[in-house]
Order: sequence, then C-alpha cells, then structure tokens
Amino acid sequence: MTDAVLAINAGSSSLKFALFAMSGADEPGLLARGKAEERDGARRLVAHAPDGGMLADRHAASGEPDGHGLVSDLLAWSEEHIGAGALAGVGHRVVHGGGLHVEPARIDDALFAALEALTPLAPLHQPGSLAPIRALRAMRPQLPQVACFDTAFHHDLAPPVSRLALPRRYEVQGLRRFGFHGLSYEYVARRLAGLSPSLADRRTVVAHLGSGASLCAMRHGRSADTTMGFSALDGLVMATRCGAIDPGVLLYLQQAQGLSVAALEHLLYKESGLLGVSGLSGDMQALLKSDAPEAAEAVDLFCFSIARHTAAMANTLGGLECLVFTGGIGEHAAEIRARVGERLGWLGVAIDAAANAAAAPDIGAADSAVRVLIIPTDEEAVIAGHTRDVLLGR
Ligand SMILES: Nc1ncnc2c1ncn2[C@@H]1O[C@H](COP(=O)(O)OP(=O)(O)O)[C@@H](O)[C@H]1O
Ligand SMILES: CC(=O)OP(=O)(O)O
Ligand SMILES: [Mg+2]
Repeated sequence: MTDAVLAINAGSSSLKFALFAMSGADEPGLLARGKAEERDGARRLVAHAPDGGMLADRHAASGEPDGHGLVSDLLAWSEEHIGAGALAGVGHRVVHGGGLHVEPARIDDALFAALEALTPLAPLHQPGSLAPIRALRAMRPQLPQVACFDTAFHHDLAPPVSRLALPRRYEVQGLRRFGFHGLSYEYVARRLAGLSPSLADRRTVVAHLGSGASLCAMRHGRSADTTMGFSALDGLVMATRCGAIDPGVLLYLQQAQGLSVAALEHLLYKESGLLGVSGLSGDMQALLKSDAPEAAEAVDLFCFSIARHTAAMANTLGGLECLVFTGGIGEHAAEIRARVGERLGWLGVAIDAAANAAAAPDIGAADSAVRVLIIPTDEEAVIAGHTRDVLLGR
C-alpha cells in the first residue's frame, strides 16, 4: 500500500474521516471514508470503501479516561487498513484560524497553543477540532499533523464586508467578521471552475446547509461575503444555533432575566435554531417527517432565513447568476431547495421540480435566469490535498 493521509473533520459529537492515497495527482485518491462517534456510553466506528461497500462497523464501550477513545479506534483501524507505517500524516479541519492563520500548516507546540487561545471565538467547535490533535500528539508524537482552517477561504474579506460597526479600538484588537465553512466553499469553488471557467465567473451564492449553515457570495473562486461573522453563530438559522439576532435580546436576557454568560452561550449555540423553534429536534430529516405545526414553523423560518440572506449576498455581488446547494440538507432535502427557490423567484431563480426531486446536478428550470446546482461537498478531500502538499513541502 502506498503512503496515505488521514483527513479528520471533527464535530462536537462525531468525527468524520477519510483516508486518501498520497498520489502526486491533483486530487488525492480516496481509499475509505467513515464516521466515529460516541453516544450513550458506547463508541462506534463505521468505514466505507469508495464504492460504498462496508469496510468496518466496530463497537466499543466508552470509558477511556483521557477521552482519546475515538481517535485511538480510528488510528488502529486506519493502520490495519493501509498497513502499519503507511500513514504519512493526519490533516484536520480547524474551525477557527483567527486573523493570523491562513495557509494550512504543520502543527507544532506553538501553533497548537495559538489555536487553543482562539477557543473563546468558537466555543462550540474549537475544542472539538483540537481534541483529536491533542490525542494524536500524545499517542504518536512523531506523526506529522496539519491544520486546515475553515476561516481561510474568507481571509481577504475587507471592509465594509468584514467590518463590525463597533468603536475602532475593537477592530484594532482584531474583532472582525471572519466567516467559516471555508473548506467546503474551497471544494465547491474548485468544482465550479472544473465544470467551466465561465461558471466560476458568475455571481454565485453557495448555500452550505448542514448542522451549521452559512452562505458564501462567491465569484472568480473567491469569497466576496459570507453570512457567518466573528463567530459561527451569525447568519442563517441552524440546527441548534440562532443565527443573526438582535443584540438587544442578549442584553435583555442578561439584564432582565439574569441569564449568566455560560447560560447565554448554551442557549445561543445549543438550544436555539431548528431545535429551539420546533421544540422537537435540530435534525432536518426528523422535522420534515413530523406532523407537528412547530416543526413546520421551524422549517419555514429556516427557508425564510436562507432566502433573506441570499438577497443580502446578491446585494454584495451586485446580482445573482448561480445558486449552489451543498451540505447534508442542501444535497438531500429537495423540499428545502424547492421552498428556497420559490422565495427567490423575484431574483430570477426557478427550480425544475423533477430535476430537484431526482437531486440532479443541475436543477434550474429551462427558463431560470439563475443557474441552480447541487454540488456535494467534500471537506475531507480538501483537507487531504492540503495535508499532502504541506508534507511534500509544496
Ligand atoms: N435525506 C435527507 N433529507 C433531509 N435532510 C437530510 C437528509 N439527509 C441529511 N439531512 C440533514 O442534513 C443535516 C446534516 O448535514 P451535514 O452536512 O451532514 O451536517 P454536519 O454539519 O454535522 O456535517 C441534518 O439536519 C440532516 O437531517
Ligand atoms: C463552522 C460550522 O458551523 O461548522 P459545522 O457546520 O460543522 O457546525
Ligand atoms: Mg459540517
């Protein structure tokens, strides 16, 4: 087996991963893809071959005192699969790179400490990004690890897009809008360019709709604007996050209702969004199946929020010529795509019902002024490509 890289995309409760061959080609070759998660006192690792065939479905009882269980399961399985000694390095999605970390970089003590210091900026994500890095540093100090930043794709956003309307002294301290989901947007930008250069030059809004959700106003393969800002709370309504909210609400909850900072953080990141409005679930599939009126209202607010912010992104671009859906909801929820498309009819969006139901790559109606595409994202492929390049020194 040739040398391989392991790409880790860690979330708050699960860890998506993929193994890629370290070929010299532009796109590293996929060897396996899977998920490791820990819930209800048990760990589970599932891996699939590129053709979808099952490679592993392993279960273990929780109880690693150092919390390294998922990572040691993953390392053990990876090395069994590709052969001992064949793992050249591990790449990670690191949600926050702050203003300083843009290029993918080999992780040393100094970089790890710098990324830990950014935790308050992404309290839901940064600990999840750093936990597998910490575990692997302890288990395999010699194994090269590379950080790839979700903020990087948006790093050259400039005022007014990047600016918060706060006193200047805060901007001097580094408070600005950063933007996230950059590895996904980088993948989509590459795919658009691969489809045709003229497509990449269109004024495009990419809707990354997963548990976290954001939009990117994109043109010529670059970010022109995005709905997430200083933190991953801003913009769209999400699974458990509120999205854009009147800051006066936060003052009211603290002043009039006595909510602590910790309680407020929990409310905004974990109890709001689709979960908060439905009172049932933050999972779109569950909400679409539910008969409860609150579930329908949560879905309606989600679609409204996407359309409202798409209009704002179109404003930044000076028009809308292409709309791309990606992420778990964007790729799989035809009803959400249809409802967003209906709301955006005034901007020239028209979705073909049959193409949409079939999740075709191109779902725009024949008379749509806007191209409408579904592009399944692959953050792990982007991580693997960057990791290989860093390891090869290019
Ligand atoms: N067939 C489907 N229909 C509707 N929603 C779906 C479908 N498949 C996945 N989803 C939704 O996609 C979301 C997860 O998206 P994903 O991009 O995997 O999330 P994450 O941010 O955790 O990576 C969930 O809300 C899930 O219900
Ligand atoms: C940045 C972010 O929101 O990530 P996720 O979608 O994985 O929650
Ligand atoms: Mg995601």
